Amino acid sequence: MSFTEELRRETDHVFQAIYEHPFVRGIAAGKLGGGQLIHYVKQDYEYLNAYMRVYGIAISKSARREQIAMFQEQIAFILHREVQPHRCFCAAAGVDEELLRGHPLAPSAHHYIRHMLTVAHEGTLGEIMAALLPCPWTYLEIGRRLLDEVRPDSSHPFHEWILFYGHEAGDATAKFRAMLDAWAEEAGEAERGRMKQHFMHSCQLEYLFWDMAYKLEEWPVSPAAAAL
Ligand SMILES: Cc1ncc(C[n+]2csc(CCO)c2C)c(N)n1
Repeated sequence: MSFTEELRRETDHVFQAIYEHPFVRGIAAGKLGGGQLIHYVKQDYEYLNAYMRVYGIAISKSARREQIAMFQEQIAFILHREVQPHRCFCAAAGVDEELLRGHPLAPSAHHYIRHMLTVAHEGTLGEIMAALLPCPWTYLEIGRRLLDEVRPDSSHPFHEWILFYGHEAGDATAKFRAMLDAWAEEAGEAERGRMKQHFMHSCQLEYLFWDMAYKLEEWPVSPAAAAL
């Protein structure tokens, strides 16, 4: 079994819980509140900015051109292609996507972003890839399973979103997995253990991100300054 097959097997229950999460069920049914979609897009816009910064740190730790090329391609993908699923959610919610930029992070988005940035600063390139991989991999599985379960046509409000991730997250997942498997062959036991931990942590945080959007999660006490 390859290293990433092992990672996938050990997190199968988390992948399953994500697929069963009420937000993902809402995508399947075409039924989500406008507030939930807006909260997701606001938080995901900031998440994707952080994700690109992590790629930047990964580039600074890359020894080979193929690695640099792969990270650079992924930055371009996020900048130019991943606006499409956000537009799909915004259209369903009836809001202009430009209004959803620059919002403060909710607790779970904050947690996920800090996790990725900590691994990026402190870890090896293999550890960074392990922390990043659940992002395309969980979305690829959601997209593929929804394509199969829902068989959405253009009348489904999230038709474009499902098609996008069912097809477009495959490339990043396959490239990441190949690089991570090659890295794991050379890594020692201790580093492989850290890679597993980061992968599991990111899978759990993917679940929490959906939960945050579904429950409109905010800080328990408003961070706004007290009235003077
Ligand atoms: C919380 C969250 N997790 C995953 C994705 C999906 N995603 C983000 S970047 C990327 C491509 C990887 O280079 C993919 C598939 C998302 N949008 N938001």
